[in-house]
Amino acid sequence: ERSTSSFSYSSYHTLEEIYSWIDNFVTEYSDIVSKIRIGHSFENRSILVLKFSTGGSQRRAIWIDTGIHSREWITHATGIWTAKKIVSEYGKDSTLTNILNAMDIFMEIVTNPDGFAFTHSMNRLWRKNKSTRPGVFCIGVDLNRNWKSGFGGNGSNDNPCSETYRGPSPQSEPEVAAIVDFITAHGNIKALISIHSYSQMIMYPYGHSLEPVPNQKELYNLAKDAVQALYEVHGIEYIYGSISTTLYVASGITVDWAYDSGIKYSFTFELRDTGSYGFLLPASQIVPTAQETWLALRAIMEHTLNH
Ligand SMILES: CS(=N)(=N)C[C@@H](Cc1ccccc1)C(=O)O
Ligand SMILES: [Zn+2]
Repeated sequence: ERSTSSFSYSSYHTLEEIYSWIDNFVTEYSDIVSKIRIGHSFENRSILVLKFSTGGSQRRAIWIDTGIHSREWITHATGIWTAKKIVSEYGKDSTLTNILNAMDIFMEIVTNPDGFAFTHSMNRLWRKNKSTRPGVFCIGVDLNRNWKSGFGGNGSNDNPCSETYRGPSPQSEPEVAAIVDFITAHGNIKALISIHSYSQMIMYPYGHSLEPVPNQKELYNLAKDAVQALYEVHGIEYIYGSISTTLYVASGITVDWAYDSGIKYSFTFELRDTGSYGFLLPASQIVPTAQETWLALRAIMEHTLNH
């Protein structure tokens, strides 16, 4: 199917279906979207990023990733819907149009392709990547514990059989190294949003420490505005605050690395729900979840544009 019009945005999809959708999507919207291969996974799958751009070069940009934990299927589905929303709203929604006339958006939908394939083939609740090492019996590193900032601290585990196994060293995992290399080389990323599920939270650094970040008040107020914008769509209530004070201490996480790399607007989302279905959120909630999440994303992107 050449066009994306036959693709169901209200269903969950396999890795192959998503990669095929990406190809159709960038073909259909080639004036505004392109596909970048930033690296490959442990099992040699391509790591793909969508670039939304209306021109310029090295513009300030926003990074969004979904699916770093493979079982969090609502996040990939939300990413896909959001990609379509961006191209649909450009030229219509004045806020989004202003954002894209000044900034680029990078979106990595399948941040953990090996783990995602495994959730379809063998284990729906797989979280980590699929890396293996000689003499190590258990498989996989928690990609949200493998980042340099705070690496090895509390809220990560050095046991390879743990679900929060940090890996042997920072950025040891190709899926993390690819993002670090891309964002570092780009050098003009101003906001990063790393999307997880579930718990219904919008949080900001730090995870590895209880210390507030320098612009904590600004992030608190922006998170508050984003949560309110989200609530107004379907009445879903999120909580917000810094990761370590709102959820728990976690070390080696994406947003702490981003923040310490100079990305002062770094956020992590935990999408629906609060545990009724958890990771097994029904497909009927994909579109409602994506619709409300869009308002929160747009609020953060608009703030980044204006500051
Ligand atoms: C249920 S879960 N695995 N998405 C919870 C997720 C919380 C978190 C997100 C971002 C940064 C730090 C911590 C994690 O432990 O990685
Ligand atoms: Zn997660």
